[in-house]
Amino acid sequence: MATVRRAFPRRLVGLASLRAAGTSSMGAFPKRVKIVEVGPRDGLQNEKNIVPTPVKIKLIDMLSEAGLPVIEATSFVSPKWVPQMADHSEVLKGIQKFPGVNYPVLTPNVKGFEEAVAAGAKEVSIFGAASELFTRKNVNCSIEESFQRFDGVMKAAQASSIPVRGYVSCALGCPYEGKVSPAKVAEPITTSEKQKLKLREVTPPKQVAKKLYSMGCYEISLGDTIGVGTPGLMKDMLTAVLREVPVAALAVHCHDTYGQALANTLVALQMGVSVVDSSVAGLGGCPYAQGASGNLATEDLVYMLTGLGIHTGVNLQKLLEAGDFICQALSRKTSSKVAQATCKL
Ligand SMILES: CC(C)(COP(=O)([O-])OP(=O)([O-])OC[C@H]1O[C@@H](n2cnc3c(N)ncnc32)[C@H](O)[C@@H]1OP(=O)([O-])[O-])[C@@H](O)C(=O)NCCC(=O)NCCSC(=O)C[C@@](C)(O)CC(=O)[O-]
Repeated sequence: MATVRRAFPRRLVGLASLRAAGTSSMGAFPKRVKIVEVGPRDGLQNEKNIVPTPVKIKLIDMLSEAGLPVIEATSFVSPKWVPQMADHSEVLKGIQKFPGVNYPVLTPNVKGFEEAVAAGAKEVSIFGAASELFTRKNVNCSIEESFQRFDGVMKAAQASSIPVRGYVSCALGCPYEGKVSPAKVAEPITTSEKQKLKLREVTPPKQVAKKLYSMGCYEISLGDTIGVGTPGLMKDMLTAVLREVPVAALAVHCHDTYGQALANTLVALQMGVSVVDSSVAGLGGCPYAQGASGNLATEDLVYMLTGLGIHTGVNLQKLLEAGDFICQALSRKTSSKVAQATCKL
């Protein structure tokens, strides 16, 4: 049965006007936040049933229509590893390119980069991790080898003037190594840790987040891949990373497994971060992080930011419609609380 959605209640959008009274003691928030919508990639990559290409294209077009400034469209990874993203070129070629909207794609290596550029990519992302074991499961190599691959991507991107974004997965916890210390996100794995883990490869010479930044990534997205972080952990991790990377170059990417994604994001905003990754309808999960649930729902993020008087440029009503569309296509209930609250049964 089709979801019936009433117009988004104006009294709720109007909460933004209470900002001055309601947030005066909450610290300084950024005036605007750039939302990086990762639903079409992170949201769909873990779906068991292959989502038809036209559905992916329509979803991205609806998200563009909703005013999202950045929409991660797909990933140029191995179709043997992630079959759901095998139609990457068709998706990238098929979407309407809205003026002013960026459509970055994931590229783990030069092969992926070249295919992405051939399909029209104007921005790419490389994805590293603070966890050695996760890196091996995710991209089949050590952290150090992953950086050698990134180096190739970076050189090719720089030669073509293509901006590169960097991810640090497992910033607050790892499905294989468990707790990740705040320092490890910013610093390399130590020799004793390596010995404990019986790892053969040499530790990357520089710190993970700093290294991506110093290689030339214009933005570093810190991922709570399995959604185990809490606001205190987020604060500690960001404090460590901020010693290495300027706040203007940081983004946060929270999964909501333990219901902490919005709270963790709020802490990041209070610490000056103004770029947030999220996924429409709260879709998401990494194929190499079993048990992790979806990302922070974009609808919930937009609702919170609106309430704080923070500009996003996103039309919540249109975003809700995009969420309805993809949930119906997947025969899935939305994970967005805002979508649930505004849905007429
Ligand atoms: C990275 C590889 C490709 C290495 O995979 P590999 O097997 O180690 O690669 P290889 O270089 O040894 O090549 C083996 C075969 O793969 C092919 N190949 C090699 N590269 C490509 C490519 N780019 N596209 C297509 N094919 C490729 C290559 O041509 C060859 O083909 P064959 O000769 O056997 O027919 C593989 O491990 C892979 O695709 N992994 C998928 C990783 C992934 O997509 N993970 C999910 C995204 S990360 C994430 O979700 C976290 C994030 C970003 O959201 C943030 C967060 O939440 O924390």
